[in-house]
Formats: sequence, C-alpha cells, structure tokens
Amino acid sequence: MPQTLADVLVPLPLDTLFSYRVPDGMTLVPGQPVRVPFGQREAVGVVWGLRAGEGSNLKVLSGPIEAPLLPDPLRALLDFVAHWTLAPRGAVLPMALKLADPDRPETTRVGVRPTGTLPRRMTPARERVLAAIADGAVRQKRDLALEAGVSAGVVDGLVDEGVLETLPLIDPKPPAPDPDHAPAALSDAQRAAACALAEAVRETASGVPAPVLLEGVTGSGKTEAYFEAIAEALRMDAQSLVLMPEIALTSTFLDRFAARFGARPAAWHSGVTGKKRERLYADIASGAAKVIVGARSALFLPYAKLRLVVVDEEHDAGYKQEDGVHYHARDMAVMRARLEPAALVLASATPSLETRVNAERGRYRHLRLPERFGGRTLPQIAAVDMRKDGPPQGRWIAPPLAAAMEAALARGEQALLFLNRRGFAPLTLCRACGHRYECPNCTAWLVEHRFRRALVCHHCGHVERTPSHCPSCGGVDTIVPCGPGVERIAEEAAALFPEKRVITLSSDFPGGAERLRAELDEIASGACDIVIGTQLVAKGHNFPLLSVVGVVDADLGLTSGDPRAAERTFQLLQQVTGRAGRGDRPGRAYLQTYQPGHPVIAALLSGDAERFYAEETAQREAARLPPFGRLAALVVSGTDKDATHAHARALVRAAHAMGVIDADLSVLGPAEAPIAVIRGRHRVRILVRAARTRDLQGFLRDWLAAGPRPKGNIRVQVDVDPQSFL
Ligand SMILES: Nc1ncnc2c1ncn2[C@@H]1O[C@H](COP(=O)(O)OP(=O)(O)OP(=O)(O)O)[C@@H](O)[C@H]1O
Ligand SMILES: [Zn+2]
Repeated sequence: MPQTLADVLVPLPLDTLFSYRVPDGMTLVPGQPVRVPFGQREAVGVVWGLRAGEGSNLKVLSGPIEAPLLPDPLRALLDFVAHWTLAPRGAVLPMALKLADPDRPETTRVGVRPTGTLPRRMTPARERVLAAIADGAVRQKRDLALEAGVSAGVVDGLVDEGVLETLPLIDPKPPAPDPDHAPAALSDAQRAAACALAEAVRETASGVPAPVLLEGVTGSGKTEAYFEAIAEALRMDAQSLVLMPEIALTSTFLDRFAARFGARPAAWHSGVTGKKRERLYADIASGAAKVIVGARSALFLPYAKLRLVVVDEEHDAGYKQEDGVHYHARDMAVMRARLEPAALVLASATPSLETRVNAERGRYRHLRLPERFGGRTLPQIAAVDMRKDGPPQGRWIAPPLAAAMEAALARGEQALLFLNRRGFAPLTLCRACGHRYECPNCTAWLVEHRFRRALVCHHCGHVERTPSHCPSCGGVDTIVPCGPGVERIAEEAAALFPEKRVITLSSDFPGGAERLRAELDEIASGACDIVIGTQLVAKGHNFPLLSVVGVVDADLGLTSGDPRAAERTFQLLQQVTGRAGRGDRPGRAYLQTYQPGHPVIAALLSGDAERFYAEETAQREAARLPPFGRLAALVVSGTDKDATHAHARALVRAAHAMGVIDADLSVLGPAEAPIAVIRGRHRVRILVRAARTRDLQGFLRDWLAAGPRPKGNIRVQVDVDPQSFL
C-alpha cells in the first residue's frame, strides 16, 4: 500500500532533497518546516514536495515545526536562485527560513499599574509616582520612574507594598498605514506615472503586469509616485515591498512614509534581531505587516499576499550580494514579482544599462519624470580642468571650486565635497627610503585613517597603529601620505574655511546607522556648512540648503578594468551632483578632472544622458557584453600560489576539452586577479562570455562536473552576472 513520502530540503550546502516517510495520520503541506532524522542527529528542513510511494526503507519524518510556511512562490524563487547562481539549494534555504531560537527565552517587558491601595507612608517621591500614574495607563517601570523623576527603587518599593501591580506588557500592534492619510498634490507628470503604477498593481488580480522602469531625474518625485502604487496595494489589502540598496537610506524614507501614510512601514534588515525579528517574520507571513522596507535580504521572506515590489535606486551595485550565494537582488526581484504575481517597479534617475535596454526593447514599461518637482532646476555642471586650474601641490580643492564654495557659504548655503575614498590617504610611504606600507595578507596598500590613528587594509580589515618610525630604514616621523581620502579633504576644507562647520561622513566611521541618521538630520536642518563624504552621501538624500557640489576626483573609477566603469561613474556623479539645488536655491556642481573631454565627463557636462546611454549601449553590443551577452566569473583561490594557478589552468583545459567552445561561448583566462592576494589567499580569475542564446548555467554545471576536483584548500567560486572584477 503506497505511503505518503515527503521530499525535504535541509539548510546545508547540498542540492539534493531527502525523502522521508510521513507517519500515518500526520498531514503536511509543501512549505511546512519540519524536523527530520539526519545522520546521527535531528535536523530542521522544509517540505519541498509530497508524493505517494513505497517508503518502508525510508526514515520517518519526526514532525512539523510551528513556524510560518514557505509559500509556493517563495519556494519557486529559491529553486530559481539556486539554478541561476549555481549555489546548492540547501545553501539558499537559510535566506528564507528564519526559525525562532528555542533557547532564547521570551523576554517580556514588565508594566505596572495602580491597584487602588494607598501607601502606608507617603513621601514626595511616592506622591509624584502616584500622580504620574493616576490616569490608570500601564507603563514600563523604567518609564514611570523617568516620568515621575524618581529612582527605580521608589517604584519597586510601591510594588512591594502592593500599591502598584506588575503585569506583562504586550507590544501594541503598530497602526496600519492608511492609503488616504495625506496624499501629496501631484504634478501632472507625477500623477500620470502614479496612475500607471497603481494600474499595474490592480492588474495583478488577473495576471502578471509587465515590469515598470520609473526613470526620473533627481528630485523629480519618484518616491511620491510609487507611494501611490503602495496606496493602491493597501486598498487591495495586499503587501508591498520596497527594496533599498543600503540600509542607511531607509531612515529618512521611514519618516517620509509616515508623513504620507500616518504610520511607519516595517523595516527588515540585519539590525532587527531577536524577538522583534521573529514577530516581524510572523507578521509578514500572516499578512499583518502591509508595507516592508528592507535591504536585499527582504526579498526572501514568506509574504502572504505580495502585490508590489519596488526596487529603489535599481542601478545600485549594492544589490549584488558578493559573498555566500552570489545573487543580484534586482534581477531576483523581477523573478519574485513574476512568481507572485506582483507589480514590479524599478526606480532610478540613472537606470542600469540592462534595465534601459529592457525598456527600449519593450520588455519593460518605461515611465518618465523628466523634470524636478516644483519648478526646481537641475544643477548646472561645470568642469574644473585640473591641468590648468588645479590647486597647488599637496592640495586637492582647486581655486574655482573653493571660490564657488565661499560664495555659497556667504549666502548661508551648504557645500558638499565628494570623494569616493575612505581614510586620509590611499598610499602611505617613508619619505627617507621609499618604503610603502602594504597589507601583510593582501596585495593592497594600507590606507591611513587619521581619525583612528591607524593604517587599515580595505580588503581584509587588517589594522595596525600608525608607526612612529619606518620599519624599513628606522627613520623617525618620515611617514608621508600620498593622494587624498575624505579625511584629508576634511582637513583641507577646515583650513580653507576655518570658521565654518565641517561634517565628514564615511561608511567606516563608528556609530552605525544611528549616528549616520543623526548626522543626516543635522545636515538637512542646516546645522553644518560643509559636508564631506564618500558614496554614502551621493544618493537619495534631500538637503534643502545644499547648493554647491564639488567632485574632488571625477576621474576616479574611469580607469578600472570593469566593463561597467563608464556607466558606474556616470551614475555616481549624476547622483551626487543631483544633491545640489533641491531646495529653493539653484544648484551648481563642479567636476575636478584631468580629462574634461572624456565621454563620461562630457555627457555629465552636457546633461545629454540619452546620448551617453546610446553610445554605451552600442559599445556593449559590439563587445557582446551584458545585456547583449552573458558573463560568469570563476575565482580560483588557495593559499598555495602554484597549486592555485595550476588548478585554474587545468579548469580552462577541461573547458576546451568539452568541445563546446566557439564564437558564442568563450572562456577567457586564467589571469591573476587585480587583487592577487586577499586574506593570504592567491586569486586567479576565469571569465566566461556566452551569447544570450546559450545555456550559460548548463555549461558551467557540466564544466565543473567534468573539471578537476579542487584539492587541499583550493576553492572555486562561481559568480554568474559578476558586478565586480577585482
Ligand atoms: N507632489 C509633491 N508634493 C510635495 N512635495 C513633493 C512632491 N513631489 C516631490 N516632492 C518633494 O521633492 C523632493 C524630491 O522628491 P523625491 O525624493 O521623491 O525625488 P526622487 O525622484 O526620489 O529623488 P532622487 O532620485 O534624487 O532620490 C522631496 O523633498 C519631496 O518631498
Ligand atoms: Zn589586507
């Protein structure tokens, strides 16, 4: 007699499902988290499928775990991610499965309220407590003590006497966002876009709407437009997910959202931990959490009824996960939306070439907001030719930029200096003997961080104290910095404008999201005059008083070997210059460059984005680079240099031996990686380029199966659709 068998996926780096016999009388459904015997122990897993079969030789499934199901579209997404990235399915599962930690006790907060009994002895402190709590509302002990201005001991004393009683405090359910709370008065262009987006959300009732590219210049109100799509989803009692490339961007978003909808959305990111995370996960699974904003990991949650996915700043490289499972969250968002089905909105002022091409070829709908909101103009952009007008040796702010800053500051406006380089100087050497400070674990210079008084490796995190004498020649105080980082620019700005308040923002500063948020608020309120920052300040922020943006080194990034170097630089500089003139004062931006004629600089100066995209597209097509061809990178690494290189060569030989390499499928390399050693591991790269008509993943699977087994500590990391080429 056939029995019910369950095929279970376990969160281990394995691709296979394990089959178990389901005990008689136990009903399970696909997606159910379960406990199963696994080797000598028990493991958790998720039912991936159920079937009838003969199971007498199989182990018996232990039982279900009380946890949210992984719904069909989510399981299909996980299968797809595994297929696409070549990661084993079991390695993908942990991105979606967040089980409660049974060892963590539930930490309930304790509240107090009056019992009606009077204290035997009255003191002024006790009087204040009783006055504070006279309204009968339940308060946390600590809050009550604060409110009454007494020590916690006073409250405890009243509890001991039975004047107050304790009871567990249950978090009130956060209020739900209201689609009609405070809608913005939209401009005509915004309304047209908002209507089209809302329409796409409604279409999910009957099918899969086409993805939408929402392309609008900086400050055009893309956020306001997609808010109306969220409102529509709320009216359908459905969920919306807003993805952001960086968690630093979400804090201002939460406030703006609350102003529009009367309640904050739920935020999902690595900072949400413990019980809070468990509760949110459950609310997402039940559908109680309606709007979720998060980093890329929020894409893999068990939404009950997801009808809208917004990928904000869709061009941002932060969407690519570069460790563990190498996936691109934007691309996987497209797949998730198709599986649900949900409307998909890709929003950007500077879309990726991939997305632009999809829109041009009619695969995506293309909505545009060509103007800034409220009649504001885009900043005028000028080049500062560093060959003619550069600053004196050892300084980095050219006179024309300094003059523009001075004028703006005199008008009470703010200036932003942008340099995408952390630390004080990218290279440090000994003036006496030329010794360069290098990382002991990586092929990389150590970067001086003056605030921390340390030399730091940006690849492995190695830190050493800035030495007082040269380790090579023994020279004392001979250390000299070469080139600028943000800290050095801050020093120069402070010297140029000694009476102005300078704030420096860099992702490596301590304090995390909290501090950053406070600083962003300060800037927006005008509490500082000069802002200096890395790419952290480039995107998304709204600083109404900011009128001058100076790009300290506009050429940085143009010379890298990355096929997207031009596109990336264009996007970044367009974003950062777009911070100027968002309030009621017009903005100006200055690009300090040694090559004012470079196509990227020329495109920024002319404001002719269309031409830039057209030329970039033509070049990519000619070179058969993405999106006209597909790439996969293999990084072979190991502690033994010769063995690592030998393995890479053997892999390439194996590819050629397969007899499938031709004009439409080429294998390039092996070549030593630009960063040849990271954390003591030698690195060699192999690049595969395939026509879109070829099954790239199929080839990679066959190749890795046919190729040599890595020996010792050699590892082969596959990166499909690589974004980084270091
Ligand atoms: N219809 C509107 N009513 C009132 N304010 C608006 C409206 N549209 C936009 N704004 C304001 O204009 C500013 C820019 O809008 P928003 O941030 O949505 O633009 P964006 O296109 O997302 O910009 P960026 O790409 O630079 O991040 C915001 O301060 C926003 O509140
Ligand atoms: Zn290092």
